[in-house]
Amino acid sequence: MPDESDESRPRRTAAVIPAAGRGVRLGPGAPKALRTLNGTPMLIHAVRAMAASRAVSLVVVVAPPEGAGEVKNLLDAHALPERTDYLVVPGGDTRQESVRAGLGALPEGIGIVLVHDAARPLVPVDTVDAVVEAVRGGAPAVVPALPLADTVKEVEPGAKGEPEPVLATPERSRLRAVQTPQGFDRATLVRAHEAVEVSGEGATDDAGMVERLGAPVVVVPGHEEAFKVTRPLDLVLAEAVLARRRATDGF
Ligand SMILES: Nc1ccn([C@@H]2O[C@H](COP(=O)(O)OP(=O)(O)OP(=O)(O)O)[C@@H](O)[C@H]2O)c(=O)n1
Ligand SMILES: C[C@](O)(CO)[C@H](O)COP(=O)(O)O
Repeated sequence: MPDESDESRPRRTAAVIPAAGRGVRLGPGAPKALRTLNGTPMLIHAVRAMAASRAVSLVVVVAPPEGAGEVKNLLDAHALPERTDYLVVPGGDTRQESVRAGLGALPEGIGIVLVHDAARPLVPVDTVDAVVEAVRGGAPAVVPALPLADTVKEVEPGAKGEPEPVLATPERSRLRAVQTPQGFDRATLVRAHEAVEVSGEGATDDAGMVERLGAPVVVVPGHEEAFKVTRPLDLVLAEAVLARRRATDGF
């Protein structure tokens, strides 16, 4: 029996996968996480990407509320690593609410939580492992991110289609485009979600909530293939990445 009070023991890691979004920017069709890439639902790719890490012992999928049964069936129907446990819970109206639902389902004994978008189905396992390692190393919040290729302008948002005045050009070398999985000390992430629930503020990622607590957040290198499938062109890129993997790795 492992000694639960032994602080030198690696803390168990769970991955929460918010998958309850509609995918409005992708266009009409099934909920985004259930759309297929190379014939397999995007969600299954994302679950496999998390379960590929030997650090991850539990995957919690946050399903569209009306689709939790379908998601359970999908998990049963696809070959997934047996050393990992899987749970499905219904999601909420926002990503933030869906992640909170996933956190609420975590059992005792989980000390590290990864939050990973179902919409980033192709993240390589090395990126997942790098995030876990940084949390195990003592960082309460870790985000994978990439430097930007484009110059970014801050604007005064205007009416759709109207020219928008530029307010500033942030220095690009200090900017990073943030991906998932983001990794957290469980207690810190739970506190961050409780704080935004009370304040009513929204946040587009989980690390942003931890920043508001004043806790440190660090960046580790992300990966180009961890891009988010958001718009139709992203589906074309995802299929191309999978075709290249099939040609070079045989899967
Ligand atoms: N109520 C919501 C909204 C989003 N998500 C999840 O959060 C991740 C990132 O969200 P995004 O890519 O923006 O997905 P959607 O909200 O589905 O996209 P859109 O804004 O185009 O509708 C996705 O895996 C999505 O399923 C979720 O679990 N619950
Ligand atoms: C969490 C995230 O993927 C980090 O880039 C992103 O913020 C999600 O934003 P979205 O508006 O829900 O796509």
